Amino acid sequence: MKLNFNIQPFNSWAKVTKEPFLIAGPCSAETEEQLVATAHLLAKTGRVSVLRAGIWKPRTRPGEFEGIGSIGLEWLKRAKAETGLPTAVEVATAKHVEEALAAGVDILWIGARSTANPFTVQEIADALRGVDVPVIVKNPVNPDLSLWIGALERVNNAGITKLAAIHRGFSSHEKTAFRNEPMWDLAISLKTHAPELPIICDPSHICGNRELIPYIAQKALDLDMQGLIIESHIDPSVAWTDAKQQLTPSALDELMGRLEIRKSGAGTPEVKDKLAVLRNEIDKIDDLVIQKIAERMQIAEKIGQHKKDNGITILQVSRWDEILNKRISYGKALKLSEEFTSKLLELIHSESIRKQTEIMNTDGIAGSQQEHLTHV
Ligand SMILES: O=C(O)C(=O)C[C@]1(C(=O)O)C=C[C@@H](O)C=C1
Repeated sequence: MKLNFNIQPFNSWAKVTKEPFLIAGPCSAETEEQLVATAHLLAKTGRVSVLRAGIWKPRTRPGEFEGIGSIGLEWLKRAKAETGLPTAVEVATAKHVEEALAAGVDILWIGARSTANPFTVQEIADALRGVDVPVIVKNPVNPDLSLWIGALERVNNAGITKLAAIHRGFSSHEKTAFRNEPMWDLAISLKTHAPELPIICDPSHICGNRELIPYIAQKALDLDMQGLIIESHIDPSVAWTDAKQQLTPSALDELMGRLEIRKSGAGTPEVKDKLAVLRNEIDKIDDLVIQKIAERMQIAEKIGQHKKDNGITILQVSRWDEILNKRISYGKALKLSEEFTSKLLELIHSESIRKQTEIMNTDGIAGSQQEHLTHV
């Protein structure tokens, strides 16, 4: 499914100071001194295209620091005037949009908690009608691609054509090294559905701690994302919010200097020829893989008919277990990870069961429901 966003090319509105496009600044604007001093140090690196700062902070529990509020917009104005850096803030209500625009903020972003709520997104989109400002939409907290796309569509339908997405990872009940699971597949899926929509990665919120940021930032660039948004504070040890994940401007400078920038279509004719030869090999192998899977399905259908004729159940747990174990160890011997082999086989097994269910239930009690089931 291709999505048709009506958008302007990223390069036409994102004034990129230096590749990769970088939005940086403190998680929260705390004091005028903190914000302005951080902005100066960031500007000095020559790597930052946009200065960010949280003005209104959505907090999980009441009583925590909920952002400095409107006064922070004045500090941002001063930081912009002194450094020349355009500014970006998060907006979560129509009032935030009004105030940010009145203060001359250059880019607005919609946070993950807001994206998860279509009413909130619609309220923000309505407030943006008739305004020419770039808007970046973070993924929702929950791993729901449709919700992310829906929020982008609401903003785009309101007439915002300078549009981008931010990949900031997804909440998960499992405890892992990350604050928010990257679940790259969702960002890749968004890119596949809407190749022209720029995606900016937010390593700070994915990682939750600064040690992992280089790894995530590099991976985002290697996945052809258009830029990064990274939190930077003049002294993270005393930051009022997200102290563990902020970098000093000089640490950010050093990180950006270490990142490898690769291009999706770069290279000399020889480089491109070699890529074409290897891709040709992949094409041939993919065709064979599909052919073999189709052959396997035909055999599964024969087994299905045999089971039907002899009153045997479709699911055969011990046989399935045997297949899984044997193939996983075979896969391991061929350097395929257990996770990959089991995911692939589970997909094949569920299709095989679906085909056998079709054969089994052409008549009988479930027969009348068959058509409905295959269409859900
Ligand atoms: O061996 C069978 O009984 C099959 O129907 C084949 C198959 C498979 O696709 O591998 C399908 C369903 C069973 O649960 C086990 C295995």
